[in-house]
Amino acid sequence: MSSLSDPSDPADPFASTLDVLARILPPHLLKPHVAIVCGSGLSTLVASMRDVVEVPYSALQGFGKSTVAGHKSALAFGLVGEGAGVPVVMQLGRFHAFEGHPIKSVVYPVRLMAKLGVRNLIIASATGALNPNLAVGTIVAIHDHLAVPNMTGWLNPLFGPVTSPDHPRFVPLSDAYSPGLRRLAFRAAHALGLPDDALEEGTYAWVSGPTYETPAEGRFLRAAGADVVGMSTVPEVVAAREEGLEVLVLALVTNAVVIPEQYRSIKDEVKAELEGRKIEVPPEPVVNHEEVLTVGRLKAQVMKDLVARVIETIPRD
Ligand SMILES: O=P(O)(O)O[C@@H]1C[C@H](O)[C@@H](CO)O1
Ligand SMILES: Nc1nc2[nH]cnc2c(=O)[nH]1
Repeated sequence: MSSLSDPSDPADPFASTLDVLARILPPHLLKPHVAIVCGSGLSTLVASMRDVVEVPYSALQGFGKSTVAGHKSALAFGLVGEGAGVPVVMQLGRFHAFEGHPIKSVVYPVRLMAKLGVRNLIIASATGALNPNLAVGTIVAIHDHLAVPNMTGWLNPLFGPVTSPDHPRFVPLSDAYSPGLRRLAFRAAHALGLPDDALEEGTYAWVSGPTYETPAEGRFLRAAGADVVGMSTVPEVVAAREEGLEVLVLALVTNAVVIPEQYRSIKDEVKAELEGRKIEVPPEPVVNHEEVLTVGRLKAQVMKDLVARVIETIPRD
């Protein structure tokens, strides 16, 4: 690890964290092959690992505290699969810009994972469906994203000086979502005998949150080509691509974004009331974070199985 970073160099933001990990972790867990970022309600993915060592964020410089319900604040190192197993690191609890974390801190864990030697990153996120064909509980293998200026303030984590002489100034994103890893995901779904509609493909729209979408925003994002919407993922993908990692995003649909075909007309309702008529108004569904966490819990097993299978089938060189 000393070849990657120098703990005595105050200008190296990874040095002390790498040093702490080198002291805590047994050698067989120190160089993970795959990293997983666990989104809302998805920290239970840790159960797919054995020999687990959890390191709380409080022990690691560069890490804040996850403040969102359903997110823990620890890195978990362990092995996935039979035999010697595949060494994996899981981020149990991510950082979102809406929590007040600077965008550079949001992507710090992904950069640290790259410094640890990780080459493949799997991101599991909770999302709302914009595409009416995506039922709650569907997992979407993301193939593209939209980061909409003014909805996020476009908090690009790559703003500022290039983070390493080895990194490009201009990072292409047309190939951000690894076709090879997506292929493994669909093969894994088949091998596990999941129904055909359990895993679909789609485009992720990133919004800053913490507000959920207004109907007009939902309509706008859908018209722009997005299938699901969430408050995370894209900054991590952008930083991971700058670091040269292969990325797979599995977005769990935890709720439908309500995009009514027409607005309820209060004007018509009042007119009807005044005329002694009654208009039936169906209750308007409102999304909440509890619902998001519940679906995460319900789908924990299938997410775990899918992620474990993908990890086991990623080629190792
Ligand atoms: O961290 P992810 O993107 O999985 O969780 C989403 C974003 C918000 O934290 C939360 C909203 O319900 O879910
Ligand atoms: N922006 C956004 N993020 C989510 N995360 C889970 N569900 C949703 C949603 O409906 N909208």
